[in-house]
Amino acid sequence: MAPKCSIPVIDLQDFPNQSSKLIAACEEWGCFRLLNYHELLPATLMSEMKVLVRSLLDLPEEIKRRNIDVIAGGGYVAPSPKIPLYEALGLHDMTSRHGVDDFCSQLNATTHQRETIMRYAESVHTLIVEISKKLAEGLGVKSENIGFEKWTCRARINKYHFTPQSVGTTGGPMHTDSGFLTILQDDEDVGGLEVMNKSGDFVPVDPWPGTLLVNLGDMATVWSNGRFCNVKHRVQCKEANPRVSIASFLLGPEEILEPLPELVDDDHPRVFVPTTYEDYRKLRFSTKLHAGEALALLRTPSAEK
Ligand SMILES: O=C(O)CCC(=O)C(=O)O
Ligand SMILES: [Fe+2]
Repeated sequence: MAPKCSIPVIDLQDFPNQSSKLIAACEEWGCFRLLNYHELLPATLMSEMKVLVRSLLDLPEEIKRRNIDVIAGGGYVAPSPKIPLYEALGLHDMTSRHGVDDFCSQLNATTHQRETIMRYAESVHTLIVEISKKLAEGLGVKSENIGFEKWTCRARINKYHFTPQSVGTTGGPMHTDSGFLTILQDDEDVGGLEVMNKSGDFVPVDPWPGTLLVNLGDMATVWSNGRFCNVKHRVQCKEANPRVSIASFLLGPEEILEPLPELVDDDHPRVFVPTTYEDYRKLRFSTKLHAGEALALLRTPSAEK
């Protein structure tokens, strides 16, 4: 039976019926639970990948440290005094053979593991592009001209080392995702993820096996000319069991991203200046503004009035 779910739920097999519900979810919440996507990302592949990433996280630390940053903060993150429960591995450019090969060589992955990662990356990419097209269509924009297929995609494997002593503390600090869209394969059993609603309250996103969480990031707010919400979220320790999640990010185009011209008119002036994902990411890192506040620095002078 489906658990109680406070955030919107979208059925991928029920389009175009769900189109207005999808747009409302993006405007009100900036996230939703996705159902019925298994044609594109089979449940068996998801569980195979989960087993695989758990084994990668169990590797000795000196091997995990070989997973170096390609972009700032993009590689292995060891537990630190500031974020002691959190550990992560990063797969930069998951849709290129080269990206997957580098990641696998760093971590001594077997041929079978490499093939599983490739299949997972391809399937998640197809799915994330499909959802992005539904967003464009929901806004009345022709999705073929956007070229989502070519946008950069990366993945992060997250582990939260929850213990009896850590219950009640924060495992992953509040942030927004910097990119366009995130597909999160969360832990099947261990909860703790919370998203912020429009009133500023955190709402738990409890595990719901067989579904995915989709989050909108800062680039989606720029692209939609401020219509879509970049959801703030965090991970709290609620129980003394380790939690593992896989986040796949569609970041944005390599070139400039700007508000969709179709959403800009006299009544809706352009809210953000054009940017590239790379430049925006650098801005977030240099200002240490990780919860969407850096978007204020991209606002056009007319939007300030
Ligand atoms: O582990 C989770 O549930 C959330 C992970 C997350 O927010 C991220 O990787 O950006
Ligand atoms: Fe996130």
